[in-house]
Amino acid sequence: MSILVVGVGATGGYFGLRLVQAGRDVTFLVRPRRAQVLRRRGLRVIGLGQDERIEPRLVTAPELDQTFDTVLLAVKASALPPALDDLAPGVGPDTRIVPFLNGMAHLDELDKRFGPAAVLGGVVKVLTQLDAEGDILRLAPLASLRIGARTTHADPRLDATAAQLSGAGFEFSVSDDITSAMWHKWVFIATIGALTCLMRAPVGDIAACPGGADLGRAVLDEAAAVSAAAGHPVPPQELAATSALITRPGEPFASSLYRDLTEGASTEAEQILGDLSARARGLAVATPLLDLATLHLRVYERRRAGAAR
Ligand SMILES: NC(=O)C1=CN([C@@H]2O[C@H](COP(=O)(O)OP(=O)(O)OC[C@H]3O[C@@H](n4cnc5c(N)ncnc54)[C@H](OP(=O)(O)O)[C@@H]3O)[C@@H](O)[C@H]2O)C=CC1
Ligand SMILES: CC(C)(CO)C(=O)C(=O)O
Repeated sequence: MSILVVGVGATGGYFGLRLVQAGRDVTFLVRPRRAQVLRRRGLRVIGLGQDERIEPRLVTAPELDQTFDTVLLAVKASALPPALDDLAPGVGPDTRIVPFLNGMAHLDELDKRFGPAAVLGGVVKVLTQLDAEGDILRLAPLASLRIGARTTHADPRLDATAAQLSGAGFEFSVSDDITSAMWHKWVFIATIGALTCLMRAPVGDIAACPGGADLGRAVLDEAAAVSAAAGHPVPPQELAATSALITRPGEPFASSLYRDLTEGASTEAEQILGDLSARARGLAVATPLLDLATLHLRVYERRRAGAAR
């Protein structure tokens, strides 16, 4: 059983390394510049007192000449269209694709390209980022992957995919309602993303200021209302856990959206915030704070594009 990891960045590199360490048959699809770094340094995961290194089996798009049982798709949203072209030769009739991307918009693109039966749902929770050397820096112990079939009928390949991904040194589970699980993660990431990007601080600094906790709860209420209106109400205990996190003074948690923003990088604002705001309008749910956060990041992206010209 073979696995292709597409995108050896913060998430693909982390889960890919764990799968290799667990003895799985893993190949990494990379672009030439990333290949150079990985050949020179190996695939390294550092942080939390650990330094792990493997020699990954690399392939670039022109060399991809076999199909795989499972494809882990771990690129940012902006890189998705060319990545789909690059990975297409690796997808056969029995391949299952597990996307790591946040939000839901990528599913339409994947379905159009490979058909819904090939595309599983995926929810990734991990706190990692690429450092200046190209190594993967772990920021917290959290590391989980949840997958599931998005169709109502049973997927005969799901068990095989699950067997490949389980028992590999990270939390793994199969959901019987992965679409809801993806929505619930979306509520979480949009709340944290909107809050931290608007306030330009991790959640604990916001919560420590008068009015900060109220703002956090108000953003969460908006995001949860959209999910509920879309038919995926967030379970009360999950809402309570998110609410506790975002109102805890000193809590260092922030999202990849915030990290990208503060580093001056391109963000996934449209997929994480813009799309949620747009769906809210379609569902007649008022989301003034999410709309403001979307606008804030659009202005940032516009100025970033201007600076790049
Ligand atoms: N980081 C995190 O903590 C979390 C991130 N996520 C989500 O996971 C997704 C991936 O994020 P993350 O791993 O952080 O992103 P990174 O930017 O760290 O990694 C993405 C990698 O994809 C590579 N890539 C882009 N296009 C291609 C291509 N055509 N072929 C091969 N490789 C390609 C890039 O390589 P290069 O450009 O160098 O060629 C880069 O190394 C995002 O949607 C994010 O929201 C989800 C949970 C947590
Ligand atoms: C919130 C978090 C860390 C959960 O994995 C995430 O998905 C992100 O930062 O993109």
